[in-house]
Amino acid sequence: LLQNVASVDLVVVDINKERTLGDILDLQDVTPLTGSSVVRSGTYDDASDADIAVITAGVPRQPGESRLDLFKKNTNILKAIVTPIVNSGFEGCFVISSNPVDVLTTITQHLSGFSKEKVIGTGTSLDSARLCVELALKLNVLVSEIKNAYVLGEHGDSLFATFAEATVLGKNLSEIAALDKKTLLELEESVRSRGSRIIDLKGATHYGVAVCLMKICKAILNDEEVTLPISAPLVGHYGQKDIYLGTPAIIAGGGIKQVIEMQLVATERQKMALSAEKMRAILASLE
Ligand SMILES: NC(=O)C1=CN([C@@H]2O[C@H](COP(=O)(O)OP(=O)(O)OC[C@H]3O[C@@H](n4cnc5c(N)ncnc54)[C@H](O)[C@@H]3O)[C@@H](O)[C@H]2O)C=CC1
Ligand SMILES: CC(=O)C(=O)O
Repeated sequence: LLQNVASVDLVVVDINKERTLGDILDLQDVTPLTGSSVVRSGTYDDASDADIAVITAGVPRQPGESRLDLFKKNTNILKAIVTPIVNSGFEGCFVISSNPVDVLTTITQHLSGFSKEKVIGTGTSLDSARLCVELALKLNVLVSEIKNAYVLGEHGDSLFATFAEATVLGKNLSEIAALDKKTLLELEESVRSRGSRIIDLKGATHYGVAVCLMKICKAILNDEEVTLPISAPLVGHYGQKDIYLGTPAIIAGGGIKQVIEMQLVATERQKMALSAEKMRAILASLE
């Protein structure tokens, strides 16, 4: 964000005070090189006049711990963050990347009572970027030549890719012989496992999600009206409601300006329904 928005007032809040101080010193070093931003430590009260509250806090899964235990822990962390931010008088947008991101985005909207447009999850933005990388590597083209390749549904195991509107060098993917059905399924599987592969190799994923968060925040701060794949509120889209899931949406100054429902074939709609069922089951288990 410091690199892409010339002047931001960035307040870092974390329960780990030493790490916060380290992050602030490290981030302050960026500011003279990129604009006139200010980076400082603060409290949730600083959200009172903020445009955006970005939530990235969370704990990773411990050995022997179930996913459900992790959901519960991260939900408790979320409560400890969202409630004081709302109490500060904050009227901006929440942007969430903590996992499981679709569930935590849904819970943030419930906890905050904010309108759905003002609560956004990173959703399948990272997975969609990963799909473009996988396609570009497979076809040996520049990644910038891949357009409209989207991953939808859960940011997690039930994600799925949709290729109907995807193009490479201006050609629809269905016209490219190298991309038969089996290959496309392999690419989708590669996207699905990419986060775990990175975590196995270096412990966590950093850069991709950071840029996804930057793009969402920049679109809000600059009122850009840009289409991004995010975790968006489904209110009848794909036949689903009361849940956030990955789909493209137009992001502007007030948050989500429009959720875009892509044309899906029956099997893809079923996959979206499966993601939604999974999210609902997790939400129900937390009650
Ligand atoms: N949606 C996505 O595409 C991605 C999501 N993630 C998720 O982001 C979350 C964080 O991951 P990392 O940054 O790698 O972990 P990390 O351990 O490096 O950072 C998490 C931070 O949260 C802080 N924290 C914990 N409890 C807190 C509380 N109650 N209040 C304030 N701060 C608190 C910790 O002190 C720590 O500094 C995880 O849930 C991870 O799965 C990570 C990468 C991609
Ligand atoms: C950690 C995570 O959610 C990812 O990199 O996909």
